[in-house]
Amino acid sequence: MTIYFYKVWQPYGCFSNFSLHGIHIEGTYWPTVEHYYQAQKFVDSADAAIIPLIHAAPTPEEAASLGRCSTRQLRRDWNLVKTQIMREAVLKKFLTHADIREVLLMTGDEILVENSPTDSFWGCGANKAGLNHLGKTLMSVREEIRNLLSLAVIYE
Ligand SMILES: Nc1nc(O)c(N)c(N[C@@H]2O[C@H](COP(=O)(O)O)[C@@H](O)[C@H]2O)n1
Repeated sequence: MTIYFYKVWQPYGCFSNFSLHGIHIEGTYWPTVEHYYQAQKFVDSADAAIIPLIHAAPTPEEAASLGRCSTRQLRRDWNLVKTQIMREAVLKKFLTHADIREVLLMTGDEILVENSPTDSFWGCGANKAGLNHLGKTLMSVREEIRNLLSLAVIYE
């Protein structure tokens, strides 16, 4: 059975990057994965001054809106690094928060799909045929956490 998720108030909403699960990365606390992800778009770019504003955005929706402003200049390597940046943040989220880690592990080997009608890169898009990179990231993180847990049992 494929598990679809999207908005935080819907089933499996904790898989959304907008869920209120903070992460510490390189000494900085970010209120959501979305805040971190949107800010990373501008690292070392001419518009890096937007980063503290994204960091301080009161909601992930506002962080996304700041990061999606089409007149700002993204870092040059963004398309090359964005999936790795997302994976690092999503892994940190599920290593940090035990309650949602259990939800992720309980999905077993089910396919996870971000059911975004507007995003066919991170989600499946309106026609359900999109790349689903967020779902793939979550499945890869799920596998990594399983491996980490099995190693912990071996070395206990
Ligand atoms: N608009 C919107 N609302 C939500 O609740 C979402 N979960 C998403 N998807 C997330 O948007 C991010 C991609 O943003 P960019 O298009 O690269 O600016 C990514 O975190 C998706 O999972 N969108």
